[in-house]
Amino acid sequence: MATPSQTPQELPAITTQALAASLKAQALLLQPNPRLDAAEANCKKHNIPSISVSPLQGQFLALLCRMSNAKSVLEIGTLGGYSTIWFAESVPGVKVTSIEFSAKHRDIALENTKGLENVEIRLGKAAEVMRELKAEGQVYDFVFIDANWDQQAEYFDLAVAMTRPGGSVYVDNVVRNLLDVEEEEGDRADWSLVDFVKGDGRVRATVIPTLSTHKVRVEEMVDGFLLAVVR
Ligand SMILES: C[S@@+](CC[C@H](N)C(=O)[O-])C[C@H]1O[C@@H](n2cnc3c(N)ncnc32)[C@H](O)[C@@H]1O
Repeated sequence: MATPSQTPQELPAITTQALAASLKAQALLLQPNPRLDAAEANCKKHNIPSISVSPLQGQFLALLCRMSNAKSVLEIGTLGGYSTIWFAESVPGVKVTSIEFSAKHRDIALENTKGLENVEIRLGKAAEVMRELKAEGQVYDFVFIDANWDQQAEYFDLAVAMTRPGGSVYVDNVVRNLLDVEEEEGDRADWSLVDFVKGDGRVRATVIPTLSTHKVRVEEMVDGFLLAVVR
């Protein structure tokens, strides 16, 4: 997660104003959280990439879990455990399972979530671990997909199969993925997730565009997530 002081230059005025207002609102709305601050500092110390959710997004995810009284959360992509902490502290009694394939990231996440008895981090490739969890009969109230854009549709398919009726699947960076087209001739936007969800009668879904307060590059600030509720 980049710090707000790194706000990009050369933004349209309305965007700069929106960011300033959002950062002010963030300072007013978010409570201090020493564990999150320590996790962020530890990630920085160990050169973990600044690609975690922003504080306001973490709060939003936690509120979604609170609104749905989620007791079981599955996260795809742990990194240093920043979003994992938001989930772990979202609802009394919630249990969080997070999947990460980098041993280094997993180790830092274990440090950052130490003492949180409701967090389990599984090391491995997301699709393989998801199949293991499915075979174990695990069922989730909320699934957060935040890794490996190339397999968003596959993760979504598995996630829906493991989510209870009325539960939700949240896929991050969906709009960024749609915009991530190289200049090369023939390169096309990857609509595979949206195409898959369009034909998936198990869910009702929406895509919400977002403007991140915590990205350094202008093109990374404009993003959006997909939220699906299982019928
Ligand atoms: C965007 S980061 C996750 C950020 C984290 N959710 C947060 O907000 O704090 C994506 C993470 O997914 C991991 N990852 C990427 N591909 C993966 C895969 N196929 N299986 C499991 N983890 C993967 C990366 O190593 C990285 O740590």
